[in-house]
This record gives sequence, C-alpha cells and structure tokens, in this order.
Amino acid sequence: MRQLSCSFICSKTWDRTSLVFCKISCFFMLSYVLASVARCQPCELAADTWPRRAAQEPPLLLRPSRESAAAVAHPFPIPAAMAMGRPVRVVLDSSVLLDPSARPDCAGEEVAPLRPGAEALLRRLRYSNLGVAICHQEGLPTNESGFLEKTAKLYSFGYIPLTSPSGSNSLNEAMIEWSRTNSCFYVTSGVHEGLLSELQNHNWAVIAMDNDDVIKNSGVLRIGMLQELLITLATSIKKVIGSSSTLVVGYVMKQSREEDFAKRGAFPIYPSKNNLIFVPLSFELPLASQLQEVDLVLHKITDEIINIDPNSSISFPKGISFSPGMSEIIRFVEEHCNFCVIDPFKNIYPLLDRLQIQEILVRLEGLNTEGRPKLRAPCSLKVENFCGSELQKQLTEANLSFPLIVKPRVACGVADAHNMALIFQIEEFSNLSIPLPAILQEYIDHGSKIYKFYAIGDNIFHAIKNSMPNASHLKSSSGGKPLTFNSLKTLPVATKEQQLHNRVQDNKSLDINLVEGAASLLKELLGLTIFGFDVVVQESSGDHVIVDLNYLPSFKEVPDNEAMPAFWDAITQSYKLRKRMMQT
Ligand SMILES: Nc1ncnc2c1ncn2[C@@H]1O[C@H](COP(=O)(O)OP(=O)(O)OP(=O)(O)O)[C@@H](O)[C@H]1O
Ligand SMILES: O=P(O)(O)O[C@H]1[C@H](O)[C@@H](O)[C@H](OP(=O)(O)O)[C@@H](OP(=O)(O)O)[C@H]1O
Ligand SMILES: [Mg+2]
Ligand SMILES: [Mg+2]
Repeated sequence: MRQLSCSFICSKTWDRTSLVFCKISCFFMLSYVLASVARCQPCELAADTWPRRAAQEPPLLLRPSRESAAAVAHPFPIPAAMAMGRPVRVVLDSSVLLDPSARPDCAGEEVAPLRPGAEALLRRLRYSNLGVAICHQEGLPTNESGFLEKTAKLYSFGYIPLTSPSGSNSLNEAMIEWSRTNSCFYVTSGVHEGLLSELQNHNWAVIAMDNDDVIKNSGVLRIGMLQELLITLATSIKKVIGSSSTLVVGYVMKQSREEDFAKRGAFPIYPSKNNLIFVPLSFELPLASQLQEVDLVLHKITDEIINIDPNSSISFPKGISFSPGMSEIIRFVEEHCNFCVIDPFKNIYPLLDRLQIQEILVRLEGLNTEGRPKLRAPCSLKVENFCGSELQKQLTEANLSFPLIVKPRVACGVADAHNMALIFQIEEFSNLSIPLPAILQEYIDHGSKIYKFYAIGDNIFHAIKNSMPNASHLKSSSGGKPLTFNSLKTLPVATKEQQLHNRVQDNKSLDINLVEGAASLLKELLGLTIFGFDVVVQESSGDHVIVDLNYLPSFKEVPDNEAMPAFWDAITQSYKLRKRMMQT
C-alpha cells in the first residue's frame, strides 16, 4: 500500500471477484462513407492548437446514416490512409454551431448565438480526447467569425477561417496534410457536391447535418440533430478499431457530475487505454436507438429521480418516479435482459434506503475476530415520527443513548436526503424538521476524522477527510437546540483548533486490512462495480463504524492518474464478467 499525498492512500487490488452479469448483445453497422464538404474552401490553419495525441491511434470508418441503410449491403472501400493507429480530428463548420434562426438583438446588434445543443457538444468535445477545430467560410459576418474565434479559444480548439483558393475546389495543403496523419471528420449542415471526389481521394469523412439535399447512398453520413453527432463519432471509432474488446459506454448522470468526471478525463470519445469509448446518452433522441448502438450503459440512476415516496422504500423502485428518459432506459433494459448495465438497477435500490444500508452493514460484523478492532454498523432505530411517548422506550430497547444523529430514511436522490440533525436530549425532537421516516443513529465520537473508502472495481482507495467533531464540542454551541445541517452543504466539521486537539488525542488507528475485508464482502453482497463507504474509528473503543454507503461516488480525493485507470478497468472487468457469466 503506498501512502500518497494529501492523506490519500491507495490500498490494494483484490482478486477478480465473481459478479453476476447478463450477456451483452452488440450490433454495429458495417460500412464506410465519405461525404462532401459544404462550400468550405480550403484553408490555412490559423493556429494549430490541436492537442497532440499518442502515436498509436486507430483510424475511422463511418456508420451509414439510418436512411442509407442500403449502404450496409455495399460497404465502401476502406481507404488505405484510414489505417490503424491515427489520431482523430473533428472540424466543425460554423453552420452546425451558429443558430440559423438568430435575429439581431433589440439594439440591432448582430448576435451569434449558438444553435441549441451546441454548447453541450462543445463542452463534451473539449474533454473527448479528439482533436477539434472550428472553421468558417470566407464572408461570414465579423461578429460571427469573432465569436467563433473566441469560442474556439475558450474550448482550446483549433480555429480555421477558410479563405477561397484560386477558384479550385481542391482541398488545401493543410487539410491534405492532416488527412495523411489523422483520420478527419468534417461536420457541416450543407453539402457541396464539388468536393466529394476530392474528399474521397484524401480520405476526409464528412457528416452532414439536417440536410435533405444529400444524395442517398453517395457515401454521405447524415445526422438529423447535433445531439446525434457524438454517438455517430463513437460508434464509427468503435467500428474502425474492429475489435470486440473496444466498448462504447453510453452514460447517464446529472450535468455537474458528468463535468466533474469529464474534466478528469474519465469520458474519452477517443478510446482510453482500456479501449473504452464514452458517449452521453441524449434524452432529446429516442433512447432505444441509442442503446442499440452502445455496448453498455454506465449510470447514476439516482441523479434521474424526480421524487420518492419515502414510505415505499422497502418496495423500491415502486414509489420512485424517474425522469422520462431514465424511464425509457429502464424499460429498454427490462425488454433486453442481455443488455449490460453498470450497475443493475436492482442492486442500487437498497442504497437509496438507510434502513436497508443498516441491514447490509450489520452483516459485515461476521468478519470480526478476537484481538482486532470491531467492525460494525452504528446502533440505529427507524422511526415513523418524532413524537409519541414511546420514543424513549424505543431508544432504550435499541440500546441508543444521546447524542444521536438523525438522518432521513431516504439516503439520496432527493434534495432533502441529506438534511440531518444532531440531537442531545429527547426534548429536542419536538418540531424537528428532518424528513420522515427517519433513522436515529448513535453518534460516534471519532476525533473529526473520517475515512472515505472507494471500491472501484478490484481496486480500493481511501482518503482521510475532516469530519464532525466529538459531540461535546458541538453540544456547547447548540444551546439546547438540535444542531440541524445538510451533510453535502453545511456539515459542521471540526475547527482547526479542534483538529489539532484531536491529533494529540488520536490513539486509535485504522486497521486497513479489516476494512479491506469489509469492502471485499460488501462488493459481493452489493453486486456493484463502484461504491463508496464512510468509516469512523470510535475514540473510546477503537470500533470501526461504517456510517454510510454510496453508489458511484465522485472519489474526488483520489488522484486522476490512479482513479481513471481504475475506473476504466472496473468498467471493463464488469463487462467481461457479465459476458463470461452468459457463456457459462
Ligand atoms: N453515526 C455517526 N456518528 C458520527 N458522525 C457521523 C455519523 N453518521 C454520519 N456522521 C458524520 O456526518 C457526515 C454525513 O453523514 P453521511 O455520510 O451519512 O451523510 P450522506 O448524506 O449520506 O453523505 P454522502 O454525501 O457521503 O452520501 C459523515 O461524513 C460524518 O462526518
Ligand atoms: O445527490 P444525491 O443523489 O443525493 O446523492 C449524493 C451522494 O449521496 C453522495 O455520496 C455524493 O457525494 P460523493 O460523490 O462525494 O460521494 C453526492 O455527489 P455530489 O456531491 O457530487 O452531488 C450525491 O451523489
Ligand atoms: Mg457519507
Ligand atoms: Mg451517503
């Protein structure tokens, strides 16, 4: 185990544990198309700010558009230049980015708004590991060309103001040069017939968007909306590589989480070292057709919860309403039991319910052995309300004493899942505003140090974070009132002085092997590829208490160069295990 910076420790890699998975059925259309470029005259590259790429990069074939399904019967010759091991460049013509219906703003100022969906596309292409440039034709109004230049700079893309050559339609040297060393796409919303043969000679591939002028079966790749572009690129790259080990991973999660992962390089469209290609599933397109193009889906289903009936948690997903897009995915998976989902929805539902989490954690206590710290769940009690004369009796029967931490039974997916309270005496339950049903947990004095563990496939990492101080520090400031907070936003963590004080007192260390054993058993019990759990060490007893369990956490504290390869490996292994299980 290596001690890494910022109190981060990478623990170990387990043996491949057996996880139950269904078989994946993948279908990819086989064909090669090239298309012509819209009136884009050859150009001089303004500044080749295109990111350098690793030497060995695969070439590209294009998936025929759905209308030209006949192309499947007549696969186009694969140009020699689209040989294995080449970087991929994508040139976006201004016509796909600028909103054609834009009107000057009320002050008469020419504005250059982006077409709907363009900002999301640019944001995703920025972290796609593809070389991207924006181009525009000569004669574009200066406010628009200026806007595009600024946009290219903002996203670290290349910028190509096209200038007309001496009347010829031939591709200019720069574009020809690129196609010698890169596999290139040109995306436009117009098609200029004149350039088609030039492009075929120089191995440019063009994607024409929303254009009916495109001749059918002329090898032109057509998309209807900008939202189709990424999946078109992704499935083309997959086809070109032509290896069953290359997987297209469709992903679904909230935008903030996607951006956090994307900025870490988690979602390359150009394959990662594990041969994984990531593409966002768009809720603006039919989900079934997208799901037929990917090998598996990675999702954080709880990001797509609209609301939960907290009284239905024992029968999840009943009582949960999901976004329409997520509901479509759930339906598709129900109808295609061989489709690979990471992770199966039924494996995640228990982690929405702190009572079920408690029942899972209690099962870990079987790992305990003499002479080692005790691993356990906190003593807990589920309550339907905070009043009732029986409450004190219930607490006693549950072996609970104050202080108590009160958490909603619903663990995540809705805004108030993280509204909590620290209660010091029974009177403080009156008018308590924590969502019901609730879970009352013993509050563990743990010296404001929490160990956040992350099981990412066969790898386990943990980070030490500042946590809530011992109850005595909090009671003094509570003034006889419950201490209410939101664990994601306003967690009352220890002050610097309290942390220093704790460091002096800190005499109970973490038994890493004990927790690793717990993580391994949790992985088998949960059937999850990536999960996180929080461990505190009780100061008085040294007990290792697991207070929380989460599905697909952000593992922000784990350095990217450790986390990303583990992330990709976890996905690949889960997929392979599922395939193997289907073949047996
Ligand atoms: N039983 C406990 N005893 C002492 N401290 C606790 C206990 N339960 C939680 N905490 C403290 O409160 C914090 C939030 O609790 P918890 O992790 O259960 O909330 P959560 O909303 O599930 O957070 P997450 O964002 O990790 O899912 C913990 O990180 C820890 O600092
Ligand atoms: O947003 P909901 O569905 O309520 O669930 C939360 C999880 O419970 C937390 O574990 C996530 O925090 P981490 O990703 O840091 O573990 C937290 O991630 P976030 O802080 O990035 O939103 C949430 O996913
Ligand atoms: Mg937590
Ligand atoms: Mg949690």
